[in-house]
Amino acid sequence: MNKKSVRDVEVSGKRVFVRVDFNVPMENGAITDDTRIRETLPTIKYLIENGAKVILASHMGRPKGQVVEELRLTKAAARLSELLGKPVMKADEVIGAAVTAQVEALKEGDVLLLENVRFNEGEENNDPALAKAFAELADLFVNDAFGAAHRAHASTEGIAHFLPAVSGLLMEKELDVLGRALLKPERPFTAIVGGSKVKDKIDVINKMIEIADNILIGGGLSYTFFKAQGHEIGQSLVDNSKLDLALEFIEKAKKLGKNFLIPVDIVISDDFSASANTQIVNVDGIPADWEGIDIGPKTRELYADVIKNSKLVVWNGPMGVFEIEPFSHGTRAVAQACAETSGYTVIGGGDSAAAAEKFGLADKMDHISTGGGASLEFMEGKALPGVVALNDK
Ligand SMILES: Nc1ncnc2c1ncn2[C@@H]1O[C@H](COP(=O)(O)OP(=O)(O)O)[C@@H](O)[C@H]1O
Ligand SMILES: O=C(OP(=O)(O)O)[C@H](O)COP(=O)(O)O
Repeated sequence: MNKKSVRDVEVSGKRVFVRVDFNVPMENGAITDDTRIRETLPTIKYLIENGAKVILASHMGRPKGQVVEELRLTKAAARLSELLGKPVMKADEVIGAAVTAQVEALKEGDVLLLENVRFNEGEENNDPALAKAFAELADLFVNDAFGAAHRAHASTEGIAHFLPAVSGLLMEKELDVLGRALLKPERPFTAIVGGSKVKDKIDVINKMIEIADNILIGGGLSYTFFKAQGHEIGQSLVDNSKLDLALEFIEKAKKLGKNFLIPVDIVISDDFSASANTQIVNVDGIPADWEGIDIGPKTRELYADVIKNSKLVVWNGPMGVFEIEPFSHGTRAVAQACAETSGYTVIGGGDSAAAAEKFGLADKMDHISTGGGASLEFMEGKALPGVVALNDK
């Protein structure tokens, strides 16, 4: 990476403002997955061990400039404290006199977490006044929030204009792994794109047709391709504004000699529930009042074969509604093939990572990215503002 990292600068005795992404899933006030907190431990421990005064900042959810009690970072501070085995102080405000006093009281090796930065409307507006106020708390800015690197906000981008700015160790690892995978991919390189957000995935499919050898389409995206080819798709998910584009992609892949696969059979259901009636049909067999919910057994086998014969696999988006057991087999088969392949496997996207975790296969993957939107934008080849703003080596 051509950006400086925290290892390239002196941190001892310095006040270091570290942007992390502690936007963790919560249910009934409890953290349900602390991966994003655990992944920042190398940077935080490095700073503690090297005598820095650590000021952490993160967003949670989308409070839109208002204080939302359920989105306070109190639970995240407590979890971090457990993981570090030392106290983590917590500010109840984003910025202001009380925060400044808490920062002034920090000793070397102390850790303070600021309140949810999105409680201040200057955060998402990238208000230079807020960025400057953050910068005045510190001597150095470290960005370890890969998950928010595609956002140009006051604590991810703005602050870098007022302080020396370097990447944290998680940021460095994400950019290194994703960059190596995509810039000089080992071949055969297989990209698997599924999930439900057709609009969000269109650019990544386009890019993958250019750089991958095999492109496997699954999940809710499939039906836009089926409809474009003239099939009845019943009640299945579709983006009617992308039908022409879907045909263009199939054509483009053919022209470039790429193996572009859409499902050959699917699981359909008459309801969006575990007790629904299901059938396995070919792509031309969806009745008008049923919907496609998972890839079928022939597709599972076909996709698993391609994955097992790949040197690099990049997977974004589940193959079906894996949250409901009867519709989880396609996603499970893909996760299992990723676990078994000797190729290097990279998973981006919150739901695919959650699926791998659910099937107990997460530790068999080579890299699970902490960024969903960020890893997609990176894969599309877009510049990430939170990275661009960092100092060059
Ligand atoms: N055939 C389908 N119909 C409707 N929803 C689907 C289908 N296949 C997958 N999904 C849903 O897609 C969601 C994940 O999509 P997405 O957010 O695009 O993935 P990711 O978070 O991995 O990027 C899951 O909640 C899953 O239930
Ligand atoms: O969870 C996040 O995004 P992701 O679900 O795309 O990984 C990041 O914390 C960014 O959050 P945002 O999409 O509200 O800016």
